[in-house]
Amino acid sequence: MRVVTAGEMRALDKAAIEEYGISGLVLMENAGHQAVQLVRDVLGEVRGKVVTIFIGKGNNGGDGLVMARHLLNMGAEVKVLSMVNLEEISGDAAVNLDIWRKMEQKVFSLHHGDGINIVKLVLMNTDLIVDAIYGTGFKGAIAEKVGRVIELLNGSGKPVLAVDIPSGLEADTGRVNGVCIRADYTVTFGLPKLGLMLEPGADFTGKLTVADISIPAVLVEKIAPPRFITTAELVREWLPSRPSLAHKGDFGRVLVVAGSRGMTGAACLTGESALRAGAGLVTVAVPETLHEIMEEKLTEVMTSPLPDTGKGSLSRGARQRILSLLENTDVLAIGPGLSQAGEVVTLVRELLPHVRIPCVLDADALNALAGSGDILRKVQAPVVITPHPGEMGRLLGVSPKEIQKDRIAAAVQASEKWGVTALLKGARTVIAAPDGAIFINPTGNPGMATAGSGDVLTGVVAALIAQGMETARAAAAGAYIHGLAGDLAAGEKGMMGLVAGDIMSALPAATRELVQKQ
Ligand SMILES: NC(=O)C1=CN([C@@H]2O[C@H](COP(=O)(O)OP(=O)(O)OC[C@H]3O[C@@H](n4cnc5c(N)ncnc54)[C@H](O)[C@@H]3O)[C@@H](O)[C@H]2O)[C@@H](O)CC1
Ligand SMILES: [K+]
Repeated sequence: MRVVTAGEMRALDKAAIEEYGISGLVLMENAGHQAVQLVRDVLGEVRGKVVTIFIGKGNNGGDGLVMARHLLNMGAEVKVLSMVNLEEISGDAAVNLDIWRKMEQKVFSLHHGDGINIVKLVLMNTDLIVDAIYGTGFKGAIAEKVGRVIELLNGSGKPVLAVDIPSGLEADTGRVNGVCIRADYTVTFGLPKLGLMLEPGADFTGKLTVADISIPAVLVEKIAPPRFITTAELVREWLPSRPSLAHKGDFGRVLVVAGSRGMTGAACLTGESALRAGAGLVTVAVPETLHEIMEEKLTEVMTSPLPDTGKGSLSRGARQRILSLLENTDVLAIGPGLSQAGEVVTLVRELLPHVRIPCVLDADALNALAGSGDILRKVQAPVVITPHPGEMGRLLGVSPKEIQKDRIAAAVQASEKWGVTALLKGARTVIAAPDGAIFINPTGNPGMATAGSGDVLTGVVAALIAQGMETARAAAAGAYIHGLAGDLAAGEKGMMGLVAGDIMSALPAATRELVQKQ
């Protein structure tokens, strides 16, 4: 599903109105009507329930007034409170205000007098709060007076349903400048807005529903940019099928180059995760002084010793041996736990220009390229890089804080600069593909911020490429499956004690869940 900015949604609304003749009032009617469907889902029976709707002066308030009308018709007791003088309401919203008044209903303006006490009183006797104060037209920060009301709503203990976007949230960035509605449910219209997907916005959104307001699909295809939220449906569509006569060779061979003394676990997690994510054959190649330990630790995964400096890390001379192993390999995954020893850095830099198969670069393989990202261009096959904000910062020569300020921009910059698929880890992993497509990942939880979690992801992405998935899709699907496995594992064990091995163990359940919903 595509994700849009406020400006892109406005352009879609405008084109629907001007080019297709679907009037703004029709769009508003559809929006309000769809939002009422969600109210019914939340409250069950609407008749006899008290719904309090807070409106602003824009079209978001207009949606709230449409909801008020339908809910009243259904037998609910509806209270409408306006944050502005009613004279300030104009356009389509004013049409709906007019209808509401003709139905002999009132709107109480909080603009004058002792608004706060009235809000307190009203909230005592309400079953649901509807936030139709600000939508995509909101910018900057909430004014103090409105802020005090929002704080009351947030603290009321009553369920809050946000219309289109929680008021106070910036639709394009997900940023909150001060006060913001903390919604239990958000019903967004047409397409999800970027700010609902990015942190901290996603945290204020609650359960998100995307409602169709009849924007023509062909129009969306034509003018909305290729920025997507990865969905289960999309991943399912991409997942390779498993024919009954399949042979392990059909699912590809992965070579994992990873590990150093003290970090053999990284190599194991990557290799085993690749198998758990469906790769046919996986070989983990490690510094030879660690090889025996790996043979003991791993059962299904094959191992291969590589030239060692004698200190438990790879020597520069490992290049030839790796290249000969690659002759029998479909995907190279390199980096987890390699260490930042000088010879490792040289090895990675000298190896990459000779690689002719798709590769996934993570952790110390990326650290080895700090300040020399241009080497990525020399790989003669598609590349996926999987940095966390620190590694991305080192690659691009900026601070992690700078990366976090605009995560999408950072991923796009890396992708464009080096022609790679850039997967930027962190809450809401972002994937930028060389063809310009962007994927935002919705799965995962804070419990996954644990040692080795990234090694699991590297193995999953490599495994999906090995099974024939195009690299950018493999990155997006890999992030989705990894996050889903983390969610399933957290559901069982809680977030606090979650370790990377739990995520790995939940990979089969995650892919099973995806496939079974087919
Ligand atoms: N035809 C359309 O464009 C449709 C719009 N729809 C709804 O309309 C919304 C967008 O409507 P609008 O563009 O009228 O804007 P909003 O309803 O989001 O209202 C924003 C209003 O608040 C003002 N404002 C912005 N930042 C402020 C701040 N920091 N403090 C105080 N006031 C501030 C703006 O000037 C504007 O008047 C959508 O979110 C959606 O809910 C839907 O009805 C569907 C159709
Ligand atoms: K809102």
